[in-house]
Amino acid sequence: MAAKSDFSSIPILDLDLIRQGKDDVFLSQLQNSIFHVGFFYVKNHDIPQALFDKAKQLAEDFFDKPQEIKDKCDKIHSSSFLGYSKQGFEITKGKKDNREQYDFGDELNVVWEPGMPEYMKLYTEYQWPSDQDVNGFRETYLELLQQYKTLSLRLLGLIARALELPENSFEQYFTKIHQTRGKVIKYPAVSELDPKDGNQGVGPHIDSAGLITILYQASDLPGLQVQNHSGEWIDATPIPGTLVVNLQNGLDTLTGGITPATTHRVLSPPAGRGPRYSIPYFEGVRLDQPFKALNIPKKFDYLKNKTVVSDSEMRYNHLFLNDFSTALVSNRITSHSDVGIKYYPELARELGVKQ
Ligand SMILES: O=C(O)CCC(=O)C(=O)O
Ligand SMILES: [Fe+2]
Repeated sequence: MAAKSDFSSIPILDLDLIRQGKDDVFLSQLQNSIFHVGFFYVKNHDIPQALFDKAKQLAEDFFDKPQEIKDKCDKIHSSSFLGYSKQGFEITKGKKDNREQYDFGDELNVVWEPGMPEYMKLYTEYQWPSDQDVNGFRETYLELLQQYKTLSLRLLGLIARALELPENSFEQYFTKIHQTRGKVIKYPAVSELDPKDGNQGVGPHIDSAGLITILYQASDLPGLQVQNHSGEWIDATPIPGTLVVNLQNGLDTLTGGITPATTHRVLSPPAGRGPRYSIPYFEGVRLDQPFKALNIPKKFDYLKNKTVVSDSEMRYNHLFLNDFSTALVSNRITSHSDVGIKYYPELARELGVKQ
């Protein structure tokens, strides 16, 4: 049974309310979403639908290419954990995820040398599909990354206001060099899978790269589910014209649990309706210094220490404030062991990661 205050649907927030000067209405809906759900849909977000349509078309073109073309931009060619990963090469909660994906991020093109911090390896060059293979892929996805970033900063400003903090409160977490990332994912229908692989598109997890995630569900298919605080799975059905926003572990930690990061998963799409595509964006944070928690008004303290049932793996909460860069790299190594073992051998060994 769901607790009385528990959620059974995901709120829909309309950024037009801000445009109309109804900030109070928007902010109170946002408070409800971030205090009690950790997920919300946002509409009138200003990212052109045509850009998403183009990105989806390019995703279909790319994933349909022969394996050797996709392998040219495999993650294994870079220490950044950016690039292509084959189906079954990502592990969540000890099980294979049945999805194929391409991860992209701000191109910082750091040349890593011994003596530099380990996390700087995340900022090295990575491979894109060439324009000969998929014309316009890199340009389109970098444009989308910029659009997502603008929206993300706007939403973080509103989240700060919902916490009764100055609008620019989050800037301290990303003024220096940092990297925002996105990925484009293809989830094959369950009928395409080996029955022994089950129906895990991506296993139960909490996003842990930074502050918030913004997600475009590019197919009209079910699959994304959000775990409420009593442990029930709630469908996040695609709604045309909206994006899904969820809070990451970093935000949860910075607010001392006032804004909990919510567990979610994707089930493989049902047979007969084709694959599901999605394009999430992850707001990253600077990794060069420990984080200071936000100084949130005492009146919100009653929202701390919520009891939340979660099927996700351990959260790295204590590490977010103290040693987030190691937590982040460790998380990547356990998710993508081949890259981890190749570029981070010592840490991979310490973590007991096996190929
Ligand atoms: O594909 C989706 O809808 C969600 C993906 C997701 O949760 C993730 O990659 O962190
Ligand atoms: Fe996620």
